[in-house]
Amino acid sequence: MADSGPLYLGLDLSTQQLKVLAVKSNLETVFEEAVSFDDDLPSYGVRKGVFVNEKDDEVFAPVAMWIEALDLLLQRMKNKGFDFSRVKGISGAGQQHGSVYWSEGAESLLSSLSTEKSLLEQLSPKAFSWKFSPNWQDHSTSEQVAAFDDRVGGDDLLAKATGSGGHHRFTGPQILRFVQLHPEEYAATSRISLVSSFLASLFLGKIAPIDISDVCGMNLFNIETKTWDDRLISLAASPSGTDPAATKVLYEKLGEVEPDGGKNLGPISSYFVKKWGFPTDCAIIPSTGDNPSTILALPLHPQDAIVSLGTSTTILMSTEKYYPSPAYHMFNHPTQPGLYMFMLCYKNGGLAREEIRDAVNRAKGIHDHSWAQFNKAAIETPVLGKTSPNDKSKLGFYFPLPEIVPNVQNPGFYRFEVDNTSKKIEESKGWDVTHDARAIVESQALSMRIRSAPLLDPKNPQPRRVYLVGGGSRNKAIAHVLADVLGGIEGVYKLDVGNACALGAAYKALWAVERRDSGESFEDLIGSRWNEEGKVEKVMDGYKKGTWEAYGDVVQAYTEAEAKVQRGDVKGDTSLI
Ligand SMILES: Nc1ncnc2c1ncn2[C@@H]1O[C@H](COP(=O)(O)OP(=O)(O)O)[C@@H](O)[C@H]1O
Ligand SMILES: O=C(CO)[C@@H](O)[C@H](O)COP(=O)(O)O
Repeated sequence: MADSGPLYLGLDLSTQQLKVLAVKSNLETVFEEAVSFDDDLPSYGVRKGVFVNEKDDEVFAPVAMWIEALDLLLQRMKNKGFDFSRVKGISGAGQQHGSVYWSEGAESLLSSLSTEKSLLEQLSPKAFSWKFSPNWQDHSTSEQVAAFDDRVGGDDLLAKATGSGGHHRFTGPQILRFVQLHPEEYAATSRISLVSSFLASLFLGKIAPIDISDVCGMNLFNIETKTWDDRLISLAASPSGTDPAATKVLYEKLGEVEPDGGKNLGPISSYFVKKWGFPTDCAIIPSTGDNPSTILALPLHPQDAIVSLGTSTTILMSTEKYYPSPAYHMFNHPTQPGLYMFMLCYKNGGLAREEIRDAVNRAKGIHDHSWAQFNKAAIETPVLGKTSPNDKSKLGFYFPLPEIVPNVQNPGFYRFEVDNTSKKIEESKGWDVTHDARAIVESQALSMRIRSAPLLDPKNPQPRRVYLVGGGSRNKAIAHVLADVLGGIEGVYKLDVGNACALGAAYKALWAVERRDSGESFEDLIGSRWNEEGKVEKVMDGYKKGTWEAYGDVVQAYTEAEAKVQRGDVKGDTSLI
């Protein structure tokens, strides 16, 4: 008998692609499809999903491209025979922090779409007051970030209130810059969505509320009081920060935040029913950020960490402790009130590793983008590049782009050596580029280890398990070095679930529709159906006696070297060779 049970869709609108994945009630993934912005929609001319205006440190993406990607994705699903009539719930994951500016006519356009035409033809450009969305790699808001930190008395107090210190990519500073640079377009804006709530709005046929977890990526929502922070909303609304009328307008543009991550926001818009054959009772569930969605791809235990090796590199943990600091981010958990998500996000993640990969290849006379030489170098280089116990330790910092963690404005490559006994650091006179393959992963992992330490049990200062996800998770050499630095009581695992953010979104839709009552938690429902066989592969032992401790020995030196880079005391190299 043909399969006829319900299906749940999870979409991921990330930097470079729009992906979809469908799961059954038993959590089995039965369908996956994707649209790549660069390859499938070349007419927009984006590179790696974005436009870059180097002069003003701006990075942004065209909203029309995302809408066309959804048209194309649904067409591809239909071409492959996907049965839309079985879909009972849809949720999504969006790249975080990006904002979409809807025009006055947007809601009426969304609610009266004709099946004769595509979404793109009907929504773009009319539904938007601004045709671009600032991207998380944007670095243009230094002035606004300073104003946000000052507004509440410093970045530590901003972190206490909103879960993060002021950050260039966070939506509040981005909105303030938009108000300053584009006052007419801002005045013509009826509503502001995050990328996640923009995606939900398309399916819902009206503007969807902002999600309780993704809202924490704005520097506008007070996690302690669980409401918009009036001091910050009034700042984002007008440069003076003291205009009550402007503040009221911004509240209206932002709308309410939906506290329940599993809320049924309403049925899918009739456009999708008539055009693609979705059932009329298909529920639209709040979409969240791609990172909060990733922690929903499995029932995550306390002390577990997920390392996402995508375009950006992130480390994520679920925690009961609200322990904010400007050194990292805390978000509300996407499904469980009272839990939080800890996150570090590195802009120079995958892209920086690719630069080193290409430099190592060039040094070997290889002119392609294969990983073999990088991997060989990462594995064969000893811990901290020390060939003998008395050798100096090698520490590198690789920021081809301005970095978020630590906040470094000037791109560059920085190499240091640490004396074994005195622990004194000095700038290196240079080393063979093959050392950089191991050094970049060591450096990224040391940063994660140092900054996640306050979240871990002081008696067990290693994660229980480290789960790897994202494009780089297929790379065993990277897993090897991460395992050496981070340890992991049970080891390092690859989460082999296709796209983890899309999967987390699909599980969220499933939980929202099938939870017995609003009391059944996500962890209970997904945990009771979860079978890790075929989904989780152990790729490395974690803790290696002696190795983990060797990295502990350079923590102080690493912290000092990083501070030198951040303060601009040292001048980085512009190239690796
Ligand atoms: N074999 C590999 N080794 C290391 N990194 C890889 C490998 N394959 C892909 N990647 C990395 O994965 C990144 C894309 O990850 P992905 O999770 O698909 O993207 P996104 O973050 O846009 O969702 C690329 O930037 C690339 O650096
Ligand atoms: O800025 C952040 C998190 O704060 C990024 O993680 C974005 O959310 C986009 O990630 P990818 O598209 O690379 O997955």
